[in-house]
Amino acid sequence: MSNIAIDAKGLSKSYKIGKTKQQVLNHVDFNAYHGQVTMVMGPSGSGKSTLIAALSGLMKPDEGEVIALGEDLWKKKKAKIDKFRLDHCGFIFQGFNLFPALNATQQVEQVLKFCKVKGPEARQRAIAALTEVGLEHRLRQTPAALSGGEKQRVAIARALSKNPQLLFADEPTSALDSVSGQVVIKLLHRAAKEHGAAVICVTHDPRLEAYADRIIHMEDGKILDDRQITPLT
Ligand SMILES: Nc1ncnc2c1ncn2[C@@H]1O[C@H](COP(=O)(O)OP(=O)(O)OP(=O)(O)O)[C@@H](O)[C@H]1O
Repeated sequence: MSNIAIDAKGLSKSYKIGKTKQQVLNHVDFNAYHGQVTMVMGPSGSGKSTLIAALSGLMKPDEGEVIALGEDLWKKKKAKIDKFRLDHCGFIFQGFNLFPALNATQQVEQVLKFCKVKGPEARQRAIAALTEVGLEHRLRQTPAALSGGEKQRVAIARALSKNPQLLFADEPTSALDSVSGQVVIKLLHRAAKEHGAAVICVTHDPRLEAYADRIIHMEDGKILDDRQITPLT
């Protein structure tokens, strides 16, 4: 039986804008498994990014609990949540979030150094991660010299180099052409299948559905539909 990686119950979150309160998550139950790509789809404003933020320790929900890798995430102190994220979570965003002055190898090395991996090993692992995403010929390029697809591959190498058990991707392909988008989603798929990560991917892009093990549809802060495509083993 596949192992559960994250199990959230009763997540609610609302934002106050002036006197109006907008409920963005409305008692959401959510789970995801190791080795599977779980896609979260739905219209703009339906709460997908807020859900990811609550699941990954970036934003505290008003109500509900998140059991991540067997630990009650929101019961931890802030410093411990930050440490959990550093140790176990990888993030890939639409805007790549690369440092303009660093070359591809340094982008990955820097994160590994935050994780206390020593210099030579960090260098070795950075090169291995960049090779895994097919960028062994771009190791010394800064973001300005990379295409959008290559930048996203650097971001994926950076996320994968930590060997995270939870990989969160928020619209990872929306700034990319379709060929680069395919490369990116195949890499996320491989992270699940070969590294056993639980990949949770928010997307509007219907072309990605072909790579999903499970598709969850959100609307107005609720899960409307939850389809398991690949049977759990
Ligand atoms: N920090 C905030 N303060 C106030 N409102 C917010 C905040 N963050 C998100 N919202 C609002 O919450 C709603 C849900 O936002 P969220 O980003 O979770 O949706 P989404 O489904 O990811 O949308 P998109 O696909 O456009 O990224 C939106 O109406 C948004 O404007």
